[in-house]
Amino acid sequence: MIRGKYALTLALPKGRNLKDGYAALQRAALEAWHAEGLELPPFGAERALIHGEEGRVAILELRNADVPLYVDLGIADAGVVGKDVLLESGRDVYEPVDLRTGYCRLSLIRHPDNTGPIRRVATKYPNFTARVFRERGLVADIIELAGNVELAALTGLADAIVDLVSTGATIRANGLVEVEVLAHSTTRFIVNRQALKLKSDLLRPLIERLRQQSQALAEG
Ligand SMILES: Nc1ncnc2c1ncn2[C@@H]1O[C@H](COP(=O)(O)OP(=O)(O)OP(=O)(O)O)[C@@H](O)[C@H]1O
Ligand SMILES: O=P(O)(O)OC[C@H]1O[C@H](OP(=O)(O)OP(=O)(O)O)[C@H](O)[C@@H]1O
Repeated sequence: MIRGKYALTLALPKGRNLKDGYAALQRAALEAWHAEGLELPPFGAERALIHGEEGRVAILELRNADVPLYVDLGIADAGVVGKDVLLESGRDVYEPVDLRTGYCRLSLIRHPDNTGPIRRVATKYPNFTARVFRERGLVADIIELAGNVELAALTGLADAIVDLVSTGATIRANGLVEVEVLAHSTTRFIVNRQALKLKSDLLRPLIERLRQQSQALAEG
């Protein structure tokens, strides 16, 4: 059990948001925690899922979808995750910094032959999709898939899908049409609301540095 073992516990997703997320945190931590003599723990390809030494900063390596939960329940004090995942999770966490990396969008996508009403929609984002449809007064069956969601539109499993688009290469390659952008997503730094108060000496300066870095990115 790790409760109370570390000065600060951070939740990081493995996969495509890891590299930029780790780099942003590492740079910010270097300045923010200089006086405390703390830094981000190094981590490589080893199989351990908790990185860091007792009394110092720890990183928990999580699947993307689990990051908001770990932060909301306070197992991690803060974390890095895509806005798309946050929207799906519905978790109430403090979201102080847009890191401006990992851009993608959640879009409604259809096969060009499908022009009628949407009766069935497939997605990896069922909560988000249900919310959007409800807000618009639309009624549709929502089917949750684990991946390769475009196949549902190609095979007729569903007459629309809600999925991530980044470059648009995948939908183009499959002859699909991005009908509407429903939400934009970038990587966010999220914080447990109680930890923000209890560990403000470490979290406030970190947030401040992350904001400065993000601003610098925005200015090009
Ligand atoms: N083109 C893209 N396709 C998928 N995700 C993208 C894309 N561009 C940015 N992202 C971001 O990366 C995240 C997905 O990362 P990744 O593909 O590593 O995880 P995953 O395989 O979906 O989930 P898990 O963590 O369970 O392995 C998304 O939640 C989103 O925030
Ligand atoms: O617009 P693009 O730049 O082509 O990116 C979008 C595609 O990338 C992601 O899939 P990924 O390869 O991560 O596989 P997944 O379906 O398992 O998430 C996403 O689900 C889209 O299929």
